[in-house]
Formats: sequence, structure tokens, C-alpha cells
Amino acid sequence: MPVMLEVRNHVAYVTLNRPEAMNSLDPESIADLTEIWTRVRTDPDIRVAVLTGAGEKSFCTGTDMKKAPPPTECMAATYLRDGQPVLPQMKMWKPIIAAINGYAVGGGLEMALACDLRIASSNAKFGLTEVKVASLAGLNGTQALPRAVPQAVAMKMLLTGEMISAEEALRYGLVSDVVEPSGLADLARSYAEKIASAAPLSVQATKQAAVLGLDMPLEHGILYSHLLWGVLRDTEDRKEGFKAFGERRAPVFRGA
Ligand SMILES: CC(C)(COP(=O)(O)OP(=O)(O)OC[C@H]1O[C@@H](n2cnc3c(N)ncnc32)[C@H](O)[C@@H]1OP(=O)(O)O)[C@@H](O)C(=O)NCCC(=O)NCCSC(=O)/C(=C/c1ccccc1)CC(=O)O
Repeated sequence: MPVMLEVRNHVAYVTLNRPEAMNSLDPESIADLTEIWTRVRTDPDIRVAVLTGAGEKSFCTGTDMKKAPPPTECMAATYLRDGQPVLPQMKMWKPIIAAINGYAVGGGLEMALACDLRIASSNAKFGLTEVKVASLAGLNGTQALPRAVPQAVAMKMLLTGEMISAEEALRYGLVSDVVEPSGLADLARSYAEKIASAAPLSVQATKQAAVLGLDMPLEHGILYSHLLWGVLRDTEDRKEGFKAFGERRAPVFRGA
């Protein structure tokens, strides 16, 4: 399988599984990802996802440039019927953690930018190298990178195609943690299980408030988040959370 899915303890582990091609995205991987993200978004048993690459060299190097098929129709037809590939399926209120285990290049970095948490192994490298192959970081890179790191750094990366190291990515805030390669999967699992043990509706509403709030004036964002708090106020899980606290026991959340 070009992409593997395993669900354990409410966590979906999504692994790009073409290490021999640096986990680049061929048409089969894109088809698998479309199906898998739909499952992650809709399966009530799944509360959070971890996206990573097989092996220790590469998270994902973007489009498989050796297998990209020539277009069979004009771009207008594709764009107006299907929209963008890959990223729209990742749009969901369940959190996604990128566990970046090596190169995150081109569309690979763009997928990582579409995730909510980014953690990396110390050998990871990050680049939007599309200008070097006569293309453009057209998934979200030209928009998301300048919002994720200082603009001067983003412009250098976008215009020169130069890669940065894990240490630089940590310094610029592109990732929150850098660990030895052998510790990456455990760290991803530990964050994912923490998120999965929290109340699912609360986690999703929190992501929605933070993500949508970024594009709102502050006062609107604050008011919107208060409405979301109100949406959660009457949930069974909030009652359970407060009750469990009083009874000094772990809460049992049901997403209701
Ligand atoms: C990452 C590298 C610098 C690593 O170099 P290294 O020397 O360590 O390893 P290699 O020998 O180069 O790689 C091993 C093996 O893997 C194959 N490989 C690696 N990456 C790709 C790839 N992206 N496509 C196909 N094959 C790949 C490599 O050929 C080797 O195979 P072998 O010879 O052993 O058979 C280095 O690999 C590197 O620079 N890779 C390319 C990175 C890159 O340029 N990525 C950008 C691709 S373009 C893109 O992602 C786009 C996304 C997009 C935008 C908008 C809408 C949809 C998608 C743009 C686009 O598609 O136009």
C-alpha cells in the first residue's frame, strides 16, 4: 500500500509508505490519502491523526516527478470540478500531527503546513524547492509558509528553494520539537494520546476557534470563541469532566 492507515486508541496513524521514492506522492498515494482523510474526518472512533513517512530519510518530497501523469484535460476543467488535490481532504476540526522524519520538501512541506502540530527528527530538512523544478508551491506553500515563519525566512526559502535544517526550523517556530530520529514516533504518540484522552468536541471546537480566529479581527475572534464555549457548555462530556474532577477520577468522554 502506498499509504498505510492504522487506528489505535482513537489515534489514526497515516504513513506514506514509499521510502524508495522518498515517500513522494504518486497518483496512487494521492488516491489513498483522499480515502484515508475522509475516513479520519468521518469515523467517530478517530479523534486525532499522526502523519509521517516510512523510513528515517524522508517525510515526503512532494509530487513524484517521475510518475506525474501528463494532464488529460485543461486546468480549468480540473480546477472547477475537483478543486485542489490533497489538502482539501485534510481540512477537518480533528487535529493532525506531522511527525517529520526526514525531508519535508515541496508538497511534503505543504502537507506538514496543513497540520496542527509539527514535530521533527534532528535529521529533518525543510524546503519549498518548486522554483528549482519550474513549478510553484501551489498547494498552500506560498501562503502558509510566510504565516508560519518570519517573512524574510519564508521569502528566502520560497525564492531560492534553499532548505533549512531541523535546528533552524525549531528556531523559526516551524516545528515545536526536535528529537533524535529514534524518539520521533514515541513523541508523536504521546502528543496524540494526550489529545485523544481529552474531550473530542472540546478539542475540535478549540481547533476551530484558533484556526478561524487567525483570519478574524481580534474582537470577533474572542466573541466567536465565546459562542463556541457556549456550544460546549451543555454537552454531556462537560458535565462528565466537571463531575470526574470532583470525584478525583479520570473522566470518560464520549464526544457527546
Ligand atoms: C530530497 C532530495 C534532496 C534527497 O536527495 P538524496 O540524494 O538523499 O536522495 P535521492 O537519490 O535524490 O532520492 C532517492 C530516490 O528517491 C527519488 N525521489 C526523491 N524525491 C522524488 C520526487 N519528488 N519524485 C520522484 N522521485 C523522487 C529519487 O529520484 C531517487 O530515486 P532513484 O534514483 O534511487 O530511483 C532529493 O531527492 C530531491 O531533491 N528530491 C526532489 C524534491 C523536490 O523537488 N520536490 C518538489 C516536487 S514538486 C511539488 O511537490 C509540487 C507540489 C504541488 C503543487 C501544487 C499542486 C499539486 C502539487 C509542484 C508540482 O507538482 O508541480
